[in-house]
Amino acid sequence: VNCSIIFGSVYSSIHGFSQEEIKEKLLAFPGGSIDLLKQDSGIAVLTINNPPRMNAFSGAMMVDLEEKVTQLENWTDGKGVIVQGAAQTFCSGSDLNAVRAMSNSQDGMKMCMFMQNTLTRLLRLPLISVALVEGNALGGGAELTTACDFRLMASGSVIQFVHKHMGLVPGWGGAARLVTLVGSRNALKLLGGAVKVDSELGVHIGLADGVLKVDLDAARAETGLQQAESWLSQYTKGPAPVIKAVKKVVLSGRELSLSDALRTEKDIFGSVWGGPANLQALASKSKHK
Ligand SMILES: CCCC(=O)SCCNC(=O)CCNC(=O)[C@H](O)C(C)(C)COP(=O)(O)OP(=O)(O)OC[C@H]1O[C@@H](n2cnc3c(N)ncnc32)[C@H](O)[C@@H]1OP(=O)(O)O
Repeated sequence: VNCSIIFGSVYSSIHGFSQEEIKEKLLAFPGGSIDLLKQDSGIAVLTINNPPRMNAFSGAMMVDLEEKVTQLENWTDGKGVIVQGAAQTFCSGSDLNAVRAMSNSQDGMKMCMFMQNTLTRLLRLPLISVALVEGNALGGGAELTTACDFRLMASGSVIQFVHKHMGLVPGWGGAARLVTLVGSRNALKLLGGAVKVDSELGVHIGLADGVLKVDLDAARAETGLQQAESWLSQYTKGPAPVIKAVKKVVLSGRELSLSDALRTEKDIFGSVWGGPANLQALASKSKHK
């Protein structure tokens, strides 16, 4: 399978980009963590964890995210991943303290290139990904939601591209991904108006794929994470190689020209044809009633 097309980063040394150089600069801004829990179900939970700053991304967290994405790329038994924020909120974007200290445009662009590489690799994981949005997803936090295959929003949650209010535009790849998700007219409205997207509007424009239920009976209530896990498990039932193949054919269809996508699809098909799941299904003469 031609993995280089569907797994690669955007920037490398041929673009004059040094991942190691920017990593060193980012590590000067500590605080928070990105926590990864890989579960036997094949669904991992990735938690953006910096509650004192509403889960804003410190530089160290940007580096941590890149390391966790590498671990997910290498997770043979994985099928899905849920991206959530700690303490009932999603993520308030980049840490404004780091933004102030790195305010020259060269450093800003290098930080963007680093985050674009990581978020592109997150979206290209051979896993089905869901952003679980509780509370606020602001600025870079809104951009992060677009680096997942799906978004589930709790009622009361907000996705807001606040960049315009900060004198900015998205730089972590959020604008490009938003256009593919909601179309250029809706994207222009969301960015130009810094619109607060609640769960209702999110579903209406196709940014959100579902709204999480709030059960007022606390004893019976499922947490947002439990609801997201059961929603995702509809799509991750079955053996990991087959689920990974499903994600890869969709990814190649999304990213490649038709001819390249067709060739890649043929290669991915070849990786499951005659495989254990295929042979077992043939042997059991399964009917699809
Ligand atoms: C290419 C990437 C571009 C970007 O991401 S630019 C950053 C965009 N994000 C923002 O501008 C978010 C600014 N923050 C806010 O609007 C509000 O803090 C927010 C998230 C709505 C929460 O409001 P409240 O519930 O009233 O809470 P609060 O304001 O008292 O915040 C609690 C503590 O969190 C801190 N915080 C929130 N967002 C932060 C951020 N992005 N960077 C650094 N610190 C941040 C905030 O300063 C406050 O800290 P402290 O308690 O005053 O020490």
